[in-house]
Amino acid sequence: MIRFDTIVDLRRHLSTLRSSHKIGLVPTMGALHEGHIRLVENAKHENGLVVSTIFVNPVQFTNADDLARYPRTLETDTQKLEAAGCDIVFTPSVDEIYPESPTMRLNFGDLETLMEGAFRPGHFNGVGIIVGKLFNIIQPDRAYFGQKDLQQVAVVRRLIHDLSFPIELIRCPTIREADGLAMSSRNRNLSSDEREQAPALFQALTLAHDLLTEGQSPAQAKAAVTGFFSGNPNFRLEYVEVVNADTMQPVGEVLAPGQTAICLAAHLGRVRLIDNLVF
Ligand SMILES: Nc1ncnc2c1ncn2[C@@H]1O[C@H](COP(=O)(O)OP(=O)(O)OP(=O)(O)O)[C@@H](O)[C@H]1O
Ligand SMILES: CC(C)(CO)[C@@H](O)C(=O)[O-]
Ligand code: BAL
Repeated sequence: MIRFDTIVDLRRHLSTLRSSHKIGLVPTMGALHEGHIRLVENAKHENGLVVSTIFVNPVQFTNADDLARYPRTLETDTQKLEAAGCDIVFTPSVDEIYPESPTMRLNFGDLETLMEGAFRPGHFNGVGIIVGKLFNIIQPDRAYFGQKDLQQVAVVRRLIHDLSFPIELIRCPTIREADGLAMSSRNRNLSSDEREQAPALFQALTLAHDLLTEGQSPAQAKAAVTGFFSGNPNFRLEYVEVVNADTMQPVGEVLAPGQTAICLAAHLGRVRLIDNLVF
């Protein structure tokens, strides 16, 4: 595996390989876990060359404390990527990516006013800027994103469509711990007590899923999730929504198989966790 820190060196290297290799891109913010590794493995399976990026993107953080506490484990990350078969890792500094603070504003329409868009205003502008930059720098054939950040997948789909990037977007399944907790870099910030309680997010999603498949309405399923967390003072539920899994628009009934998503976000102590089920 080769590591690059500068855009110019990465571009030069890729220019010699582009004509003979399909390029799969796996963007990350590091603190890698099995969820990231599966993205790399999927990319390896489908492309001649896998490029992973590790960059904690300041412009997508809407909370200074969250950015300061974001886990950084660069050395073990690069070892894990190498073991997973990644060919190239791009680890730029903030100055390399943003010699000046970006002033442009991307607007993803309805996606900005729902769920993550509503509770992290400006977050998707920051995601759009960095993902657009990475698409321009690396020019991958395929880009791999996790279902855990389902609304981010919808944002990237819009970015690809609106800016005509010739890139295939691949959504990869959420990888979970044995107790159901979705793997996430932020799980490292949970205390051991909080870690024991954290599978409640998956339990709440499972409860909603079961109610919906028994014929209850999205409103009833959402009320059940709200009730589930109101009995537990350790959690602060931010939202629970039943939406179209592609558009993220709230739905009044269950859609065709694979089209409905239950999404939620909750604070557990100082850590904010998100999760979803698509069915
Ligand atoms: N459990 C998971 N299963 C599959 N993909 C995942 C999982 N967790 C993260 N990803 C994906 O990995 C990519 C990089 O995500 P990121 O580096 O932000 O990690 P993360 O674990 O989501 O961290 P955090 O949620 O704490 O920011 C994204 O496409 C994300 O959706
Ligand atoms: C896609 C991404 C790497 C952009 O910073 C980030 O939002 C993430 O890790 O999901
Ligand atoms: N995993 C999505 C990136 C973020 O939470 O900022």
